[in-house]
Amino acid sequence: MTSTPVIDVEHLHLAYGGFTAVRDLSFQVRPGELYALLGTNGAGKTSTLETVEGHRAATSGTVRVFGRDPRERRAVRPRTGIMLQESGFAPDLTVRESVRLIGSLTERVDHVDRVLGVVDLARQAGTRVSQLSGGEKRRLDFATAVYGSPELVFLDEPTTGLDIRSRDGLWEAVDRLREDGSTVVLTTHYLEEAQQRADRIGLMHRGVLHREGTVAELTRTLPATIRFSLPDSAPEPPLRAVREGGGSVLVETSALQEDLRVLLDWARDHSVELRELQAGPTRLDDVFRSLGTE
Ligand SMILES: Nc1ncnc2c1ncn2[C@@H]1O[C@H](COP(=O)(O)OP(=O)(O)OP(=O)(O)O)[C@@H](O)[C@H]1O
Repeated sequence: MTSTPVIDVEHLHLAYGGFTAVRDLSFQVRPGELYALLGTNGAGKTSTLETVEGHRAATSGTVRVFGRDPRERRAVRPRTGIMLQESGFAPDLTVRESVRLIGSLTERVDHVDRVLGVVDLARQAGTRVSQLSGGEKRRLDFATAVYGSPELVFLDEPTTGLDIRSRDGLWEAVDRLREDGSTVVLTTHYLEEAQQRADRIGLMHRGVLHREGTVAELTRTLPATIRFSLPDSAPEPPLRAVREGGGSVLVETSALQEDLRVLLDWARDHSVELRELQAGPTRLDDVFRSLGTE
């Protein structure tokens, strides 16, 4: 049985004057999923999310969130938390006042101290927003998005500018939200985060959804890779090896294990050291680089 999607976008078109930013975009996000909408710069992710969040009207097509038009604010907004790319906090308010104010607008119930604890900002509760560091402001953005554990959370490039500890803390908080059943929509340019976290990924390029699926589904469309570097004096390697410059060599293969064995046998027979040897399935980066080239 398929459950009713939390987000249902059908044939969405978005135009700015004569420029079409999003073209015939359809995707669904299911309850409890972490869906990552990724894409090249200017692909139309933010425009799409703004429409799904109810901030922008579709030029044509339909968008439903919890089965409703997202511009029906009173029906949809209390059930969603939104972390935008840029925050709009009043600089003179303290951290505690900001969370309390935005929390009260959501109509959800929570404790400000709990939320500040989640994002490790308890110590800055009395600090004015204007005095926060960039990373602290980002965590405050996240705090207001997760206030009252909403059923649906939008995270627009949530970890940009965060150090590794803050990133880990943010993802732990996302994991806890998901354990409680929240659905999460993520955009990020950190592909490894999407690769690790997303249940499904949509890849956009120039306004069009080019591919969609789990990481395994997306990466199995491209060959696996073997990378290593060789000294200039080494003989020509076997397989269809491409020298990429600086001594580094790339082999693309659909028979990873077999070709790796051939390569290792060749290296042993010729007493060649394969420096920085790496072998593995295609990474999301490679799928991303292939966007628009097919
Ligand atoms: N208000 C606007 N008026 C005209 N064009 C716009 C407007 N907003 C966005 N665009 C254009 O629409 C396209 C999609 O922009 P959008 O911000 O949705 O992309 P994005 O995928 O979020 O990009 P990035 O990853 O760079 O943030 C871009 O070419 C952008 O220049």
